[in-house]
Amino acid sequence: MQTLVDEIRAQGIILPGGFLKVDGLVNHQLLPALTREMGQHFARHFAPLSPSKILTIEVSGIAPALATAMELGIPMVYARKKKPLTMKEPAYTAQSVSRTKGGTVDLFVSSEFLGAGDRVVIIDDFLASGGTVRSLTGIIGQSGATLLGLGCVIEKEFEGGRDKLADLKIPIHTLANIVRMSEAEGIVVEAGR
Ligand SMILES: O=P(O)(O)OC[C@H]1O[C@H](OP(=O)(O)OP(=O)(O)O)[C@H](O)[C@@H]1O
Ligand SMILES: O=c1[nH]c(=O)c2nc[nH]c2[nH]1
Repeated sequence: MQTLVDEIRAQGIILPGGFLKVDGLVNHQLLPALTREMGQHFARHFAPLSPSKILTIEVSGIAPALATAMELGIPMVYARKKKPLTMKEPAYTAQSVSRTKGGTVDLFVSSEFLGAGDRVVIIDDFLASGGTVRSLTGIIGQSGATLLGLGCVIEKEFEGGRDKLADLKIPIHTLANIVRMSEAEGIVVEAGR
């Protein structure tokens, strides 16, 4: 997605520890036209699989996931990182490591909104090590739903998440790919795959 690649080139900042700051378009401020285009790309890609539900994780996955769900006209469910008292039992749960905040978090999805009949596409903002997606597959497994595919806005190829998730045997689609980044070379970014 060329507009996303251009924005990453314009706004992306390399942080220590191999982190890319894109707070101006994905993780703090959101750009409506760009977010809508992300949803259109994912919807075009995954519509042939006839998903019944989009699944994501709070907080930064919500915007692209909702944009995709709006294009497809299907519900979007986000895993919560704290169980609210309104959440009906039983809830599906898994542990995940927060990459940007550190530490382990528990994820919760209510059995009210994910079940055996569901055909799920996961949408998230970053695909890095693949750990978060792996946690979401645990939740999908508990629900009995079927995982059809994965879409992530930005892939960090150098963290190897795509290869680590190969056993899932699902299509993985990303909109921009960070091949590598360093102070010397800057952000080497290309269209997703
Ligand atoms: O492939 P991984 O190595 O798991 O990294 C990707 C995950 O890391 C971030 O989550 P984080 O909890 O740090 O941030 P957020 O609260 O902004 O969603 C991002 O939103 C992805 O969910
Ligand atoms: O803002 C972010 N920048 C990153 O490099 C990253 N990797 C995983 N999750 C991330 N979030």
